[in-house]
Amino acid sequence: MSKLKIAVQKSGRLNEESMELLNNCGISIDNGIDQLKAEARNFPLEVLYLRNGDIPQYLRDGVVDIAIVGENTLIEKGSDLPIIEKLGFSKCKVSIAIPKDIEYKSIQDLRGKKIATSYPNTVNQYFKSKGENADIHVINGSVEIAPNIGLAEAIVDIVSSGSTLFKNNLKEVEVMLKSEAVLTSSPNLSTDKQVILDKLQFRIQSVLKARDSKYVLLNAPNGKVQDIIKILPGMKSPTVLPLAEEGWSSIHTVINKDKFWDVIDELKAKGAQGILVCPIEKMVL
Ligand SMILES: Nc1ncnc2c1ncn2[C@@H]1O[C@H](COP(=O)(O)OP(=O)(O)OP(=O)(O)O)[C@@H](O)[C@H]1O
Ligand SMILES: O=P(O)(O)OC[C@H]1O[C@H](OP(=O)(O)OP(=O)(O)O)[C@H](O)[C@@H]1O
Ligand SMILES: [Mg+2]
Repeated sequence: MSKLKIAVQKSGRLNEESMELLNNCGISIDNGIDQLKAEARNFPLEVLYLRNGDIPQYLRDGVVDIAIVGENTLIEKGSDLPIIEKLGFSKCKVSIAIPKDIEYKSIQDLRGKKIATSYPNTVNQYFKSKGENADIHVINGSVEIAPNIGLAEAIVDIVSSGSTLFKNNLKEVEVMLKSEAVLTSSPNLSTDKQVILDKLQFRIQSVLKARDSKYVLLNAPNGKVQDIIKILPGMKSPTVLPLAEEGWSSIHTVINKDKFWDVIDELKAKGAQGILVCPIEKMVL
């Protein structure tokens, strides 16, 4: 039986959460230290540990079938490759930054200015879309140092917390794109491999849905149950069970984790008590 080959970043920002996602999908991988290739024990999957920046070319060449990469890397080097699933981790921006004390009104202020970046294609495309040309100086790391050593007047790089910009006396002036880790694939997958990918994607979706949801249990007087259900619609319909104490019910439901704090005061006002919020491991709709 054929195996699906997945590329995962060898080390860096994406590695840990990519491996954790596969683990949460119930896939066990024996990974010895410094091993570049590993087989899953209980799923037809082979993991290749590669440099993030090299992955788009490996996908095109058919050396690997699918991969977890930063969306920003796909935009820069693999715009021909599909995004199969957004994975919700390694969220960041790719932004233009300039020295803190330089005034900035619009992208036209960068005319004739040198821009240091590791993302030349993305920068060119962005400037073109604004009717401008960019004078790009490509460097592969420590981009934020460039203005301080006289190498460039602006930079384009990844921004997350903003602390690297701050430490280098830079300010973000334009967000070119927002990125997160994504699952992508080679353009030509055999039918056998597509079947395995469908199974893996189903598991990933179950993990991601569960990650975004919470299981909520609460108690309420029977007279308040209908009001509370209106606030907590749940997956299909909430479960309502009688409590041992007469006149009271227990309501069980699933809600989006970001919505919970918005409705908690409303629930309490409607008479909800003993509210429990629990994590969900997997969710199949
Ligand atoms: N500070 C950050 N916060 C959140 N996500 C980030 C951050 N820095 C990078 N990323 C995301 O993680 C990806 C990998 O970044 P990382 O710095 O680990 O590797 P790299 O140097 O781009 O790649 P390579 O594996 O080729 O050396 C980036 O493409 C981006 O999507
Ligand atoms: O806004 P922040 O939270 O400071 O994050 C942004 C920094 O993170 C990344 O670098 P990383 O730490 O991955 O080091 P690298 O340059 O060696 O890839 C990126 O290249 C930025 O420099
Ligand atoms: Mg980095």
